[in-house]
Amino acid sequence: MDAPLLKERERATFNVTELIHLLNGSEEETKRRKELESWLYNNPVFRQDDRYQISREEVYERGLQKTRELVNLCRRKNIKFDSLDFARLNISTLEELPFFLHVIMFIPTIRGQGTEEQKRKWLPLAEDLKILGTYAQTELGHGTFLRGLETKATYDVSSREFIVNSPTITSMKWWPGGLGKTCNYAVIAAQLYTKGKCYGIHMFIVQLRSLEDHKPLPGVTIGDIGNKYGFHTVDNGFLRLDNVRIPYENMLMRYAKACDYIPPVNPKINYGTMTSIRVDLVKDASVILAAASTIAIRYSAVRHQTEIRPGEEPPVLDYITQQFKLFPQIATAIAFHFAGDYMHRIYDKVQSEIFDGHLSAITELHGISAGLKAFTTDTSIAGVEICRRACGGHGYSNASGFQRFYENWLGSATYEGENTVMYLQAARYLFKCYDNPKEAPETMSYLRYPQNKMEWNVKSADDVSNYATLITAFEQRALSKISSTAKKLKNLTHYGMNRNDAWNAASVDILHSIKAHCHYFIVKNYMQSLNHLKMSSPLRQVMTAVALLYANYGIDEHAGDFLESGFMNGKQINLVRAKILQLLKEIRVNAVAIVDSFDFDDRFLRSALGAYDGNVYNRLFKWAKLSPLNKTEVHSSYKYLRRILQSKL
Ligand SMILES: CCCCC/C=C\C/C=C\C/C=C\C=C\C(=O)SCCNC(=O)CCNC(=O)[C@H](O)C(C)(C)COP(=O)(O)OP(=O)(O)OC[C@H]1O[C@@H](n2cnc3c(N)ncnc32)[C@H](O)[C@@H]1OP(=O)(O)O
Ligand SMILES: Cc1cc2nc3c(=O)[nH]c(=O)nc-3n(C[C@H](O)[C@H](O)[C@H](O)COP(=O)(O)OP(=O)(O)OC[C@H]3O[C@@H](n4cnc5c(N)ncnc54)[C@H](O)[C@@H]3O)c2cc1C
Repeated sequence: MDAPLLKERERATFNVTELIHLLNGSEEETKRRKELESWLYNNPVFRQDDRYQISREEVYERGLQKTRELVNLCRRKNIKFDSLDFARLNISTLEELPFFLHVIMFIPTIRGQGTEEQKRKWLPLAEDLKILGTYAQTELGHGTFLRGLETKATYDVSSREFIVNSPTITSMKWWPGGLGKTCNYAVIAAQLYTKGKCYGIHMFIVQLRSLEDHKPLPGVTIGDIGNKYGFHTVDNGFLRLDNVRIPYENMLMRYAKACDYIPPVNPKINYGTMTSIRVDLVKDASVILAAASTIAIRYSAVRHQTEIRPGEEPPVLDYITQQFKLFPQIATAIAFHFAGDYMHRIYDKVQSEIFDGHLSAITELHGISAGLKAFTTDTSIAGVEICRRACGGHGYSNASGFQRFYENWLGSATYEGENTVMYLQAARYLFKCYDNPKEAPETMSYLRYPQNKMEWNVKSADDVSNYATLITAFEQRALSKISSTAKKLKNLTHYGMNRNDAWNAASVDILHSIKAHCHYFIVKNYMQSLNHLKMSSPLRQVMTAVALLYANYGIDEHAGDFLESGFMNGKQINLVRAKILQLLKEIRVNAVAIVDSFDFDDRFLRSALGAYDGNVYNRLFKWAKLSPLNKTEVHSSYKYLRRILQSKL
């Protein structure tokens, strides 16, 4: 164990194990998680040490080998794909496996939108992996605008079949995970046509490849879309269908019927699978940022560089600027942990209502999940980059561990709903509630009360240590943004602009409003979650400091908003900044212990910089020696080098 990390751990003022159990939910949950991880990490198939020395094809093949191992493990341990245990195993691999979409979207779409009869037929096949499916919605020409999708499913009454067709090149399905080479089925989003009329997007189960030899079926043109930023293990694919016929029974008809068309009670119920993933992504944002913070904090405690006082080369974690970069990332990871818990609670509640036939809450769920998905993924992507940059040159090495998860996570600003679009969808719901405050859900209850101008009676740094005053500050900031934007929208329509054009004209202000609302929700949920949790006073002291840092840092980061709202003045902003410096100092002694409480196994982080023992330099050198270029002392390409050296300029 590197001496600096040992010393850091000895200085901690709270019990790390207590925080590990608190973040896991309980001691039993911690034990179960570690047991599941051990099953994976002790299996050499899940190795990744040579991850950046193998080709895309080898990466994909490894992905299938891991999938086989994971599936065999689940079968041996009787772990179901829709269980929390599987979700834990899946995130522990920290990379998307080729059959990933089968589990997170293909099966859930059938489960959520299939009739009882269709579920009886398809779910056993899918859960036993007799068939492997993906969720094929996005097309070359459209990903966001679902009503603009071009794939057609035309009902042929005479044969009781649907004819599924890609009429144009832009209608080719493009991006679905596992589509290129892995899956032999897909749930296809297509415009339903029956008796010459279009009834909008519905979901259809289509077989793509033979179950005997995996060859594409007649009318199916299919393949991998090529290399991407990340998701290298996943064969995101393209698919063109040339009048492929499927049985009538292959349209998922829990909520709509094709023959003598019966529409769903709420057409957006077809969008339900996307909502479920957006909900998961809020918690994933916490995991990713916690992992990045762990690497950066441990490395910053070990890395000694330059001098504060002559002759003393301190750990870079002693630099206030380094603390100002990294401690807010720890705080944000914990804030998003509690936001993820909230999202899952709301989702489970709405799901049970939907299964009882009450669809009214799906609009609220969409409004909340779309906003938090956008806010937490945007923030965590930026936070990972702050952590990486805080590690200097070695942060730029693949040995740092950052790239492996960052390259997948970058996509979270786009997949499952491009973030700007998601913000605007959430804003659509927010402004509806602003106009009808009585219909506002609990998360927007502050819209119900008259907007009275408030002054922040903060006179000293201690006043910015109060959860209630901080929550009020974020509430007033959001209200100020929302009410001024609502006024702008009203003026635009008052002077003759139609609602849609007015919405577009005001969309930058709308974006600021929904972001301010999401930020307010995260702060309020974070502080209320801590208030409801039982913990020892030493731990509460640490958790309070971290939560106060999250809120005060947020005020400093968006000081203009708080000043513009009239709720705060320049002097109070300076009090907030003084509070931040005081909190950085208070958190410094526990920084390593807090990231230890995220409890990441070294084999999850796979980082020479973030390993638990802090033995950074030996790991970096060991990793470098793995480089293929070092297989020989003189590389075989020397012949070219020699000519360069011998050539005359
Ligand atoms: C730790 C490591 C983790 C690594 C990563 C982990 C996981 C990775 C996960 C995913 C990656 C892998 C796969 C990715 C898969 C995909 O990306 S699948 C495709 C995703 N695509 C989208 O999200 C498309 C986005 N577009 C839309 O959802 C719709 O087009 C949009 C909502 C933007 C507009 O729909 P439209 O039909 O045009 O509606 P309108 O704008 O006319 O009206 C909106 C009304 O509809 C309500 N509504 C919209 N969506 C929903 C919904 N999902 N649920 C309920 N209600 C919805 C909305 O509230 C409006 O209602 P009102 O009319 O206002 O009452
Ligand atoms: C790694 C990865 C995996 C994926 N896996 C799948 C999958 O398994 N299945 C699947 O079906 N899809 C998948 N997708 C596709 C993904 O869902 C879409 O890319 C995503 O929905 C965004 O749609 P788009 O690409 O059409 O972006 P666009 O909507 O074309 O975005 C381009 C720009 O237009 C802006 N824009 C678009 N509409 C509006 C609007 N109304 N108002 C303001 N601005 C707007 C956006 O903000 C953005 O800046 C995946 C994508 C990635 C990156």
